[in-house]
Amino acid sequence: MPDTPFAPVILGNEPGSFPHSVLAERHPAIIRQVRDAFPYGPGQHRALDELLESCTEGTVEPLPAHAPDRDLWDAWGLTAHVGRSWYDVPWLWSESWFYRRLLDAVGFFGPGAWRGIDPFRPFKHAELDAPETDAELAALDDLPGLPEEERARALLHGSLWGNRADLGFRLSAEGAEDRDPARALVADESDTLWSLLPPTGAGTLVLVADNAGRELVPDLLLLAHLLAEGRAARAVLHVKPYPYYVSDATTADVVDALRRLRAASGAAAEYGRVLWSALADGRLTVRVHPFSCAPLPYPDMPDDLRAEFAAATLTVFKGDLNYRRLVGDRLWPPTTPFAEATGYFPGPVAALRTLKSDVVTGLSAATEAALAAAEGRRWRTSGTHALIQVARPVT
Ligand SMILES: O=P(O)(O)OC[C@H]1O[C@](O)(CO)[C@@H](O)[C@@H]1O
Repeated sequence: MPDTPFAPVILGNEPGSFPHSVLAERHPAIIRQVRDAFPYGPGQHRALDELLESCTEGTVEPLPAHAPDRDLWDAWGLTAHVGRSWYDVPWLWSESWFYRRLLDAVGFFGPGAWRGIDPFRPFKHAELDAPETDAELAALDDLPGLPEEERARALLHGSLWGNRADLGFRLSAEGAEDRDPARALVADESDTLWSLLPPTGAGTLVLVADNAGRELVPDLLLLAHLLAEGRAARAVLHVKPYPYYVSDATTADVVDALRRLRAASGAAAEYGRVLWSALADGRLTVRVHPFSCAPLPYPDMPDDLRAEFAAATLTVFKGDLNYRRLVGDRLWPPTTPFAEATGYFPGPVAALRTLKSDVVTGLSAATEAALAAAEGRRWRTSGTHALIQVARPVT
């Protein structure tokens, strides 16, 4: 990471700012939604009440002594943050902490009957079962007649714009889904991306996934294409070890998405078969790593993960949160080169992301000026703009 006095770490303590609204409004809304969606018992309701109070007015508290990941969280900064307001610690940290505490409140990590029950499962299922998903799968039937480059481009864009399908985002950005998005790419380095994945590819593509459902399905379709067309010999799909940021994909969500594809007809089912057999013969692997739910940026990643990324032909980070973690959750001047912000990364890296937070790098001065003139700051958080950025380590 370069020295960054000009790029302060984002906190949530400025009323009126986007991060503040997430802590003050979105988190309470998520607690309400989860509470309404499950027939929880009194203990869970009490714990949710306590969480609501803690996250809006309280301070960060230690994890109970028996928590299996207490050491991990201490290493991730918990000890240093205990006693501080949720608003005054790095926003990235507070958000992760919220999901960790929410899972505690509903008994996800406990020994009881609710252990392992994903509190976001009904929302994820509703999305996977939605008619929009049917329409997106049916549209795949138009692809087989097209040249490979066009199919590849369509699937890349499907995966990119699939990142708009973020349930946490929709819970509070009422109507965001209905607005006609400008659909503008503020940076498009897809030529470099394709140059790293030639049709003779013998390497491994790592995709660090973001949301389940209508984002994960197109991510899987892209992987199926890259494997079937020989642009990657192997692929590794990183998903979250536990439910996170409402809609982030876990292994269970991968299974649901694959079953959805397999149960579809036409081209969708064929993609499902490609993926199913790639999993069976080991060309496609699903990975969960604890650091995927860490409240820290990727420069702090552990050595085993660094080695894995270093060995990949290309690592693709999906979505807004992963972007924040990849470049650092800081108010970068938007013209800071993406390659500079990711200079620590041990291999070629790409970001596919719709813009849903203030963090951005790699824009030209002209692009930034045009966006600011047209939209003020809204373009940074509205989810109506996207980017494809790529960086390679300097050899
Ligand atoms: O699903 P994505 O694209 O990672 O987006 C999740 C997003 O939710 C927010 O954290 C707010 O909760 C965004 O700012 C953010 O990064």
